[in-house]
Amino acid sequence: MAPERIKSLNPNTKIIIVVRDPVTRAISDYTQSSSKRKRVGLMPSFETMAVGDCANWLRANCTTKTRGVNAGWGAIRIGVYHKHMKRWLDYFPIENIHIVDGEKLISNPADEISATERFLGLKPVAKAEKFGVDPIKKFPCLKNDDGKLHCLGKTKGRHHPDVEPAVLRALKEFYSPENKKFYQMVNHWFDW
Ligand SMILES: Nc1ncnc2c1ncn2[C@@H]1O[C@H](COP(=O)(O)OS(=O)(=O)O)[C@@H](OP(=O)(O)O)[C@H]1O
Repeated sequence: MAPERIKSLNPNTKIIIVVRDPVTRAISDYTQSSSKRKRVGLMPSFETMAVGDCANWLRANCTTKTRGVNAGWGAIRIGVYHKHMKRWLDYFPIENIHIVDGEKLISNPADEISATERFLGLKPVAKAEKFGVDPIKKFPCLKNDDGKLHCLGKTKGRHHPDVEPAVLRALKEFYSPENKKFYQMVNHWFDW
């Protein structure tokens, strides 16, 4: 198991975890898998995967629903953060773990990176003026000394499919108790 093995390498390891609203995370995950899947065949809609019949090749993971959701589908399962977090907290104290808010990493990268620098005890170099915004994707970019933008690759900040509001609501309800467990575990409240 990764936490146990990392602890045996160095018990003082500092761990950085990036989280975002698990509903958005699931849609991002789906966007990534369906972009790969296009090469081998059509991917069912996000709605079918999340709350419907799932996909033939994944049906084993979607045989039972939890609160109406295919909680066994990887894109959903990974967003149940407290289950993953517990495995790390079994081996590392919370002081060794830094949580990065993935949404703020997009909207305010300088602040999120500054907080990470403090956690790592690094010389502070991240400043708001060193970041710009990709004019098309509205995703953060680094500003070179000559003012040119160095933006993230084409798989970052991709367009996500529109998802039926009823499915978004079902997912929000599904994650609500799971998110609360995570907030309590890390003593940090997010607005998801
Ligand atoms: N540096 C930085 N800042 C803000 N957000 C970032 C960053 N790197 C990755 N991401 C977003 O994380 C989502 C998953 O990206 P990954 O690189 O892990 O995976 S992948 O490329 O989709 O396989 C994916 O989210 P979406 O673009 O919203 O789908 C990435 O854009």
